[in-house]
Amino acid sequence: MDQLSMFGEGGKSEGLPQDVLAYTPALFNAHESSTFLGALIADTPWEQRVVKMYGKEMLTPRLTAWYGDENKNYAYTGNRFHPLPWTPALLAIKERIEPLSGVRFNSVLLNYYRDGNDSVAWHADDETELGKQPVIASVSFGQMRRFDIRHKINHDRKYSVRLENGSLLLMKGDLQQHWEHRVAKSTTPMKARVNLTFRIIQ
Ligand SMILES: O=C(O)CCC(=O)C(=O)O
Ligand SMILES: [Fe+2]
Repeated sequence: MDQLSMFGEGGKSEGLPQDVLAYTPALFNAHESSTFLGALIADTPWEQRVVKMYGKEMLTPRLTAWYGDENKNYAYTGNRFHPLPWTPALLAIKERIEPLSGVRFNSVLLNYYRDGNDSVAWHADDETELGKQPVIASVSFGQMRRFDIRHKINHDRKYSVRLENGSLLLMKGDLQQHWEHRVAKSTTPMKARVNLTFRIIQ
């Protein structure tokens, strides 16, 4: 499904209305995006976390880092994150997206997809500390990757958005309650991508 038909005009798109997703391509220009990509890859203390999935311990198939206000801890797939302090680069990105998001974020999860083998499995960001209808702002730098969305109960209701270099995807409303999302592995070669999901921890 292509980018535009998904956000079909006049509310035509069935299932995934504009009140749960808003996509802004090229919020950051090509120069800014490659500068942020390089700096974030180089300057972030990336970790590969161990998660428990179906009772088995596995390494997450990507690298992550957690930043935010000091008092905001976050539990995620059996891990407790103590956030690193905000950096000037992260604050600059946060200031650019807050006017479009209509909220103030207090934390950000960074994901580093080194190549097509890195991924994030189907999930919803529906942890209680994110609140009932969380606003999550997802910023992408580097390699364009496909972001798939499916209905939690009816898996045939499925959409994809291409998250391009420098883009912003706002997730809000009932999205986390009724839908889940992933970034699948790719068999075609993929270059590096860094994704930042800004969140509000209650
Ligand atoms: O990399 C992405 O676009 C999605 C990341 C994501 O879903 C998450 O961090 O919860
Ligand atoms: Fe997510």
